[in-house]
Parts: sequence; C-alpha cells; structure tokens
Amino acid sequence: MKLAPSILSADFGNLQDEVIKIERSGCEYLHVDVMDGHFVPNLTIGPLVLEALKGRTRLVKDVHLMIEHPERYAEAFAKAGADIITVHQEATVHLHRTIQLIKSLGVKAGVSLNPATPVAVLEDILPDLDLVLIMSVNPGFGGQAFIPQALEKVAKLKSMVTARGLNLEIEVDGGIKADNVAEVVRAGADVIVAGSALFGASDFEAEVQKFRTAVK
Ligand SMILES: O=C(CO)[C@H](O)[C@H](O)COP(=O)(O)O
Ligand SMILES: [Fe+2]
Repeated sequence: MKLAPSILSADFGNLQDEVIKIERSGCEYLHVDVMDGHFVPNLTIGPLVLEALKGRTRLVKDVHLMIEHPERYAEAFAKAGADIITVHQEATVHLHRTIQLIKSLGVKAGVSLNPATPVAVLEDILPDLDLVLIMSVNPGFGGQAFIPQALEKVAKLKSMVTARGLNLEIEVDGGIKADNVAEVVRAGADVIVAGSALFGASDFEAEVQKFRTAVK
C-alpha cells in the first residue's frame, strides 16, 4: 500500500514543515486537492501553491483536480510540478482528449469517479490510464464519513484491471482511517489517501504506522 496524505487537512501556514513531516513518515505521495467552487462547493488552492513546493520535496505530487474544464488548467499544474494529474469523469466532456493532453505534458494521467458514478464508464478508456481514483466521499471537503459502497466499486474495478492485464494504480480517497484502511486495501486499493485521520492525529508518524500495521 502506498500512502498519500492529503494536504487539505494540513496547516497551510506551515506547509513546508507539513511536507517534511509527510516525507519523514515514509509516505509515498503528496495528495493535493484542487477545488474551484463550481464542480464542488469549496475553494482550495491553485498551481501557485504547488509551484512553491517544487524542488522542495521528493514526494510524488498527486494532484486531484475537482474543477470544471480541467483541460484548461492541466498545463499550469504540469508546469507547477505535478507528477500525476487526476481529473473527474463528471467534469470534462471529452475525457479521452483530456487524458491525451495530460500525457502529452509528460505527466501521469488519472480519472476520478464520484460515489454515484459506476466504474463501467471507464471500460473503454481504462488502457489509457495510469491511475483511477475512487471517491469514497462526495468530493469537496475533508473529514467526511466513508461511503461503504465504495468497497464494491473498488473490487469491481480491480477485477476489470486484472482481467485485462492492465498496469494502473487504484487510489481511494475520503474517510479512510486506521480502522477501515484494511478493508479498502483488501478490496483492491493500491494507494490510500488520508487527510483528517493523519493530520488530526496528535502524532502524525505514529498514525502512519497504525495504517501500515492495520494492513499487514
Ligand atoms: O478529495 C478530497 C475531498 O474531496 C480529499 O482528498 C479527502 O476528503 C481526504 O480527506 P479525508 O481523509 O479527511 O476524508
Ligand atoms: Fe482528494
């Protein structure tokens, strides 16, 4: 299991230290939640913040775009240092074109699905993807409760990926804590996003260890 702490729940006044904390705890990805106040009812950060972290961390910068028309901003996030750009299937009409654009920028391409979107919509684009992000909360906010139906979706997606011999990562995002991470991984997740559970803990590193122990 790879861990992707979401900086949505970090202390933005102290971002550099928060990123160092993620790195020291042995996590693999840095999950960056970008929200536009249209696709989701919340506003967060843009490429400027990502750019500020450029060259300051070895973590894989995993950018989750919860914005309408993500194709308009892919280049800006690629230039700002994104390693993976994930767009929502629900937010772009020409998903195939958007994925090709992201790849042409030299960045890995992912697609995210809202809780009500079935994995079957990805059937024809699956071989083009580096990552699929299954939302286990409705996107927009940290600290929400895990939606259990996500487990079945992850398992279904895992079978599609295995049956076709594809090489892509399954990431799951929202409401994941030390006490439910094991079932998410058992269902087929390769990458786990966690925001409030890690940053809300009194000891970040100890909480990361709890996640690791839970999946052993
Ligand atoms: O994309 C997101 C919300 O839209 C966040 O990545 C997600 O909610 C992580 O936060 P938490 O672990 O607190 O649920
Ligand atoms: Fe996210």
